[in-house]
Order: sequence, then structure tokens, then C-alpha cells
Amino acid sequence: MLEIEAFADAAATPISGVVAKSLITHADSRGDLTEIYRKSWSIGSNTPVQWNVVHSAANVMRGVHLHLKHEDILTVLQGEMLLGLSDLRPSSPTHGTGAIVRMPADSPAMIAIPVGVAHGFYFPVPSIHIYGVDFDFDRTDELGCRWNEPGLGIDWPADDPILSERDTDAGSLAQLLDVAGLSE
Ligand SMILES: Cc1cn([C@H]2C[C@H](O)[C@@H](COP(=O)(O)OP(=O)(O)O[C@H]3O[C@@H](C)C(=O)[C@@H](O)[C@H]3O)O2)c(=O)[nH]c1=O
Repeated sequence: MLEIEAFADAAATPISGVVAKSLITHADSRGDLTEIYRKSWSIGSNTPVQWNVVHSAANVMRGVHLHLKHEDILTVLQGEMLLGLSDLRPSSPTHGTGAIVRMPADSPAMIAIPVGVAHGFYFPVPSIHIYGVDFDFDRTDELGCRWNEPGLGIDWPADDPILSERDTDAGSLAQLLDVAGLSE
């Protein structure tokens, strides 16, 4: 399992194009304030055009999903996300690499997930995250496979997570690569 700092340097990130920025929280007697997004930080290739807020119960898994058109940039507001990543881009220098990044809300960060990098979100505790996308929601860009496909290289610390119907019915990684046109 990796900490977010591993993704701070775009030149040394374990998965090409997955770049993160730690966020600074300013606390005072009233509470705290954290900037979560500045266009000038250049997290992600494009400017988000849509933002979603998501509440998840403990032991929820979202994914594993793959987008070919839009990238996700996300931050965790409450709880903790274990972000599983798998680089499916044949032309990527880190093709085939899988990883899990720990994203606790009390150490906030914004991370970008480029197109072609499969990803899943696992929540060991009740959590809230928000994410931006650079295209409006389009179901045709919501590809995916079974969360625990061994070929993803994601060693999830979960056995029997709560899944959506769509994710329960998801196919194999081989089928995903075929549909996505990413088979070698
Ligand atoms: C993603 C999305 C979903 N929806 C609707 C569709 C559905 O009725 C309900 C829940 O959607 P889903 O089950 O697809 O949500 P979820 O499984 O959380 O999907 C997300 O998973 C993570 C891993 C990602 O990578 C995201 O990009 C997205 O794919 O919300 C929207 O209206 N707008 C949106 O932008």
C-alpha cells in the first residue's frame, strides 16, 4: 500500500499520469478551511466540468471502472478511501502496474486518474469523497470489470465488499480490455 506522497512528483509517479497534490488545511477555533482545487495546480489534464459528492458505507467498493474519455480528479472529505489503480494503457511506460493508494480525509490530497487507468474505490469506514470530471456524465464511458480480477495487480484488503448491481455483474479483465480496445 502506498501513501499519497509517492504520487507527488509527476516525473517519478508509480503510474504515469497519476499525480497527487497534498492539500493544506487551515484550522482555527471555528473549524478549518482547505483549498481543494485550483486550475493553476494542473491536477489532471483538463478543467473539470462536473463535480459529484459521494457518501459510502463501510466496506463499500466502487469499481473497478475504466474511462476512455474522461479523467477523474478526487479528494476524500471524510473517512478513508483505498484507491486501487491499474495501468491498462499499452503505450504507457508503467503499463501493467497495479497499486493501492491510501487516501485518509485527515491528510487531504487531490489526485488525478487519467483515461486508461482502471480504478476502484474501497472504503474501510463510512466515507465521503468528491470528484470532478472533464466531460459530463456519459454512461458509454463507464466501462469496468470485476473488482478482484488478479490481472489488475490490485491486492485489495477486502474479501466480500458491498458492490453495486453493475459492479456485481461486471465481466473479466480480458473482456474489458477487448471492449476498450486495449488488448495487446
Ligand atoms: C457517475 C454518475 C452517476 N450518476 C447516477 C447513475 C446511478 O443512478 C447513480 C450511481 O452511479 P454509479 O453506480 O455509476 O456510481 P459509482 O459506481 O460510484 O461510479 C463511479 O465509480 C468510480 C469508481 C469512478 O471511477 C467514477 O467515475 C464512477 O464511475 O448515479 C449520475 O447521475 N451522474 C454521474 O456522474
